[in-house]
Amino acid sequence: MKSIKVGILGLGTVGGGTANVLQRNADEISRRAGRNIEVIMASVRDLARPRLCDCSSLTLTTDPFEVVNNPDVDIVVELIGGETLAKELMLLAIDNGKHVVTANKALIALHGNEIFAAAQEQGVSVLFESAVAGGISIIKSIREGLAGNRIELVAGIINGTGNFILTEMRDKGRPFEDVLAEAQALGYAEADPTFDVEGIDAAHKLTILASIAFGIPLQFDKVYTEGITDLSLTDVDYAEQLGYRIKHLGVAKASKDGIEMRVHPTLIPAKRLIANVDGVMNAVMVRGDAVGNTLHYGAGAGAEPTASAVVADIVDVARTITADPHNRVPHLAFQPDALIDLPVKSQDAFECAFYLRFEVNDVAGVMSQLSAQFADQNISIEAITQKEPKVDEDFVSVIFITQRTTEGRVNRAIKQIESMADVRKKAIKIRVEHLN
Ligand SMILES: NC(=O)c1ccc[n+]([C@@H]2O[C@H](COP(=O)([O-])OP(=O)(O)OC[C@H]3O[C@@H](n4cnc5c(N)ncnc54)[C@H](O)[C@@H]3O)[C@@H](O)[C@H]2O)c1
Ligand SMILES: N[C@@H](CCO)C(=O)O
Ligand code: NA
Repeated sequence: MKSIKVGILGLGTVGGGTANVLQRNADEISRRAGRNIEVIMASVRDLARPRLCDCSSLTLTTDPFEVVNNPDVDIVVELIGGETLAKELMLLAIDNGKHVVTANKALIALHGNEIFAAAQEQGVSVLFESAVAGGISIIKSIREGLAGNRIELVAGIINGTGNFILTEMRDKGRPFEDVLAEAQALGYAEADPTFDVEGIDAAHKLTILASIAFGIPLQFDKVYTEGITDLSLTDVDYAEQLGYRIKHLGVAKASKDGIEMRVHPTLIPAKRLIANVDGVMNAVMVRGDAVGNTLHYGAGAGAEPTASAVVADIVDVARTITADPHNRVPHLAFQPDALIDLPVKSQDAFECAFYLRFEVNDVAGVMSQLSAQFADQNISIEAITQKEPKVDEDFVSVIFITQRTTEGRVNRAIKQIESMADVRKKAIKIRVEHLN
C-alpha cells in the first residue's frame, strides 16, 4: 500500500499530540484512510528540547522551509501558530501542490479568504477542524452534516482557557491569574494568553463559524469582541441567585436585516445544557430551520483532543487525495463563487436581553427613577432585584433583567441613568441569551 507522507511544522502541544496519536492508532487510521499515514519530517525551533512524542523515525530540522519544499511530503501540518511565518509557509506549501492541515484559527480568520483562493487555484485542500472548538467536529457538522439547513444561530463556548478560568473562579473562588497560569501549564492557552482572556481567540473562531454557517466571506474585523477580564465575582454570584450562569459566548445570528457576530460574557439560564459546560470543555449550539437546535460538546483545547481533529483532517485528505479537486467539500462550506455579502449589523442593532447592575445611593425613589428611563426607551423589564450593601460597601446594587430589546436602546437608558446624582460608578451590562 502506498503511504501518505506528512511533514509537521511545530512539535509543541498540538504537534506532539498529533505525532503521538498518529503513532499509537496507526493501524486503525490506515484502515480508515485506505493508506498508511507516515510522518517523515518535522520542523522544530530547538533540536535539543525534550518532546511529548517519539521522534526516532522522523527527520527533525530547524528550517521549516525544508518541510514545505520536501518533494516527498504530501500533507503539511502547520502547528507553529502566529500569522506571519505560518502564512508564508502555508502559501508556499499550497504553491508546491501540497495539502495543508492547520489548527491556526488566527491565520484562517484573518487570511483565510486569500489562502482558500490559492488552494482552490492549485486544487489542494486546506483543512482546519482543530482550529475551532478543539476536538469537537463542529466544522464538519456544519459544513456537511447540516448542509440541508438554513442556519439561523450558532452560539458557543469556544475558548477552553476562558471557560476553565470562569469555572475555577466560580466553583473554588481561585484568583484569575492563578487559574490562567494553570491553563498555560496544561497547554490550553495561546502563546499570548491575552488572546484567550480578551476574547480575540473566540472572535477568530466565531469568524470561521459564521462564514461556514451563512456562506459569507471571513470578516474578523466585524466581530464585536469583549473578553472576561472585566467580569467580577459579584456579578457571577448575582447571576446565579437569579437562576443564570455567566459564560463567555460567541454568537453568530442571521436575521432578514443582517448578521450579528459577537463574543462577550453572557447570562444563560442555569437549566440549559450549555450553561453547565465547565472547565476546558466547549459546546456549540447550532440552530437550523429543519433540524432545530443541535448541541456539540467536547474538549476545546489540550494536546490529544486537538490532535484528534488534526488527525481526522489528515485522514480526510488521504481519502480525497484521489478525488476530483473540484468535487471536494468547499473550504467555507458554500461554493467559492456562491459566497454572498450579507450586511453585518452594528452593535446598536444587536438584539438580546440584558442583565444590568447599577450601584446607587440608598435613598427613596431611586428604583422608580431608574425604571422610568427604561420605560422611556420602550424596554420591558423581566426582573428587578435590589441587593443590600456588602461589608465595606456604602451603596446598594439594583439589578434589572430586561426582555429582548436592541443594544442601542439599552445604551441610551444606561447613559441617562449614569448621569443621575444617586447613581455610582459605571453600570455593569452583560448580555442574556435564553437559547430556547
Ligand atoms: N493548545 C491547544 O489546545 C490548541 C488547540 C487548538 C488550536 N491550537 C493552535 O495550534 C497551534 C499550536 O499551538 P500549541 O498550543 O501547540 O503551541 P506550542 O507553543 O505548544 O507549540 C508551537 C511549537 O511551534 C514551535 N515553533 C515556533 N516557531 C517555529 C518555527 N519557526 N519552526 C519550527 N517550530 C516552530 C515552537 O517552538 C513550539 O514548540 C496554534 O495555532 C494554536 O492556536 C492550539
Ligand atoms: N487557547 C485555545 C486553544 C483551543 O483553540 C483555547 O483555550 O480554547
Ligand atoms: Na473542531
